[in-house]
Amino acid sequence: MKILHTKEEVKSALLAHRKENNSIGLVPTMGALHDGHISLVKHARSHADITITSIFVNPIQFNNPSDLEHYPRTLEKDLELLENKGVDYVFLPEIEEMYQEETLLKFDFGYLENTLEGEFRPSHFNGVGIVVSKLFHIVQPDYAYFGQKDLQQVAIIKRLVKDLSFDVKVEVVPTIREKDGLAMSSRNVRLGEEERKAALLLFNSLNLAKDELLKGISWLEVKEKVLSKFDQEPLAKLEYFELVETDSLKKLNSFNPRELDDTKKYSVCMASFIGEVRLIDNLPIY
Ligand SMILES: Nc1ncnc2c1ncn2[C@@H]1O[C@H](COP(=O)(O)OP(=O)(O)OP(=O)(O)O)[C@@H](O)[C@H]1O
Ligand SMILES: CC(C)(CO)[C@@H](O)C(=O)[O-]
Ligand code: BAL
Repeated sequence: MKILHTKEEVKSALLAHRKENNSIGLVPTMGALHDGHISLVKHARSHADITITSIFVNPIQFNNPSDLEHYPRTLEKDLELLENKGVDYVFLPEIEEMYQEETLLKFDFGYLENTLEGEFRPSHFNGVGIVVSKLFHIVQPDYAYFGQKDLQQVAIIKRLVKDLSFDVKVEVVPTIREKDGLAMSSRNVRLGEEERKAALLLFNSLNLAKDELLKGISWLEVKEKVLSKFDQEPLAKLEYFELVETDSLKKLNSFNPRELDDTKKYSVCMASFIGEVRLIDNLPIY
């Protein structure tokens, strides 16, 4: 496994592979790797000839300076893990490599970004859009792998690829969970013992919603039940709990399991603080 620090190094390392018509799979990450990231790496390794993982904590996608300051960083362990999993290259740029000066670019993803996460993390998806575009330009991957856990990010990146005609196929990988159902996330290491228990409320709420919606119980009734469970958990502060059409992210007020449209998928998605740690999760309903 080779570590690359600059875009010139990436270009020259990948040139030989391109000449041999090897396909290139990119796994963008912010490090502090866990089995969710490794699942993306495994998908990349099974589809693409060459796998490159980027590790870059992108400052411009953090709307909260304390979140950026406390974002877990475990570089040595990450590199060992990636080496063991057969990754070919790691792109590890410094901030100055990605942002020679403050970028003047502003992405506006319209209705895709003004909802859900966008309501609580202003300018977050602008930062994601800019850094992912830069990574696509630098690496020019044939495939790029993203987790379903970041459902809105997936919708935005698919649209970015269309709108800017990137020649890359976006592959979406299912959410990997801990044994008890908590979605794996780099930020989970920041949870204390009691918070870790309280964090299960996210997955339990999504499961409850899925079960009850499929039984025909109304969305409003389901949502009320979940909101009241959150009210009873002092460690949790729910930001949103919404039923959406998965690709368009359109919020729905009702769901009828007897009148489903086969061309559409539906998900329940949510964000909640547990103590100081903000977690997101979602579950496909149908
Ligand atoms: N549990 C998971 N299962 C599958 N993919 C995941 C999981 N967690 C993160 N990913 C994906 O890994 C990629 C890198 O994510 P990132 O480095 O932000 O990790 P993270 O665990 O989501 O961190 P955090 O949520 O704390 O920001 C993203 O495409 C993300 O969707
Ligand atoms: C895609 C990404 C690596 C861009 O910084 C980040 O948003 C993430 O880890 O999901
Ligand atoms: N996985 C999304 C990256 C972020 O929370 O900033």
